[in-house]
Amino acid sequence: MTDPQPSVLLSTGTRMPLLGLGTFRLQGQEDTYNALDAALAAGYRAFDTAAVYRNEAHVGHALRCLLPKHGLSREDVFITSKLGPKDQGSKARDGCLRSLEQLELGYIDLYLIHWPGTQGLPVGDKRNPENRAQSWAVLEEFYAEGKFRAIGVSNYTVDHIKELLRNCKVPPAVLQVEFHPKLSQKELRAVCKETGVCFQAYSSLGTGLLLSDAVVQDVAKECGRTSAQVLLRWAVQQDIPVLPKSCQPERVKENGCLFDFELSGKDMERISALDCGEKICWDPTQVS
Ligand SMILES: NC(=O)C1=CN([C@@H]2O[C@H](COP(=O)(O)OP(=O)(O)OC[C@H]3O[C@@H](n4cnc5c(N)ncnc54)[C@H](OP(=O)(O)O)[C@@H]3O)[C@@H](O)[C@H]2O)C=CC1
Ligand SMILES: O=C1CO[C@H](CO)[C@@H](O)[C@@H]1O
Repeated sequence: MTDPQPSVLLSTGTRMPLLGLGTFRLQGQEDTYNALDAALAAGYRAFDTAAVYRNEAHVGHALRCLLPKHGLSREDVFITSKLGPKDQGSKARDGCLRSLEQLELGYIDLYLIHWPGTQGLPVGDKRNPENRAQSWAVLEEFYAEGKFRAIGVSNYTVDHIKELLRNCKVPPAVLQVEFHPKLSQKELRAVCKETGVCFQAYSSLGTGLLLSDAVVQDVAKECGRTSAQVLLRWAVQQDIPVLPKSCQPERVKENGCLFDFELSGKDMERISALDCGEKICWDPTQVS
């Protein structure tokens, strides 16, 4: 695999790029193709989709067309997808097979349990832990068969991670959660560090809402960058992989220019001081 961009080493021994394109709300073959085309041209080598985004087929199709155009092969890109809550438990095998079929890329680099709940079950229902364990056992099988090159979880709390680590054969390689200056996730990051799980950020731009934050804008002005670049740089400078989403090719390009500048220690601290524990995207622990 050519490695044109910085990456992190996963517990599986494979590497995951620090920069990936988020695809939630990227809809339609044409928009998906154009966003991925701009991303590959800008050096992105990772793409994050999910069964619930209903765009796995579009992402897979776009990549099959675009990889030759950019002189790349399958091994040059890192594809993440996720098991939806309706397939949690007894339907996990079907869900995993469906993602592989929709993407049609041979294998998936990283497959995550999207969130801890099961569709149709109340959050506190006793069947939830059983379903999570059943899903994980299926992910382990696909991992053993090489269909998934790494497996992990998303939106898990510290307790969910501990529950999984107590019972798994293969430990999770990645935890993907909301992370940005207003939500530092200190406890989760400490658990990930202790247990060798790679902590990955989503909604690094605060779904767009942090772009107008006064401190972020001030730092951006000082270093001649955009707010989006400052927010993303703040994360990757801590070795935390990011997944900015944009359906606008110019913004995709802008968000990809992260590795040719550095934030000073003082600016990193000013941005980190924005932490107030605020979830901007959603609260996945309250959703079945
Ligand atoms: N595991 C999970 O549960 C979750 C995973 N994710 C993943 O993380 C990805 C990113 O998170 P997401 O919540 O989408 O939010 P982001 O924080 O990436 O923000 C995306 C929003 O910011 C806008 N935007 C992007 N770049 C710029 C820019 N340079 N200037 C101005 N506006 C910009 C986009 O609009 P526009 O498209 O119009 O440019 C969009 O509205 C998702 O797409 C998904 O892949 C996200 C949420 C939950
Ligand atoms: O991954 C996701 C993106 O964010 C959404 C919330 O806004 C989630 O519903 C979804 O699972």
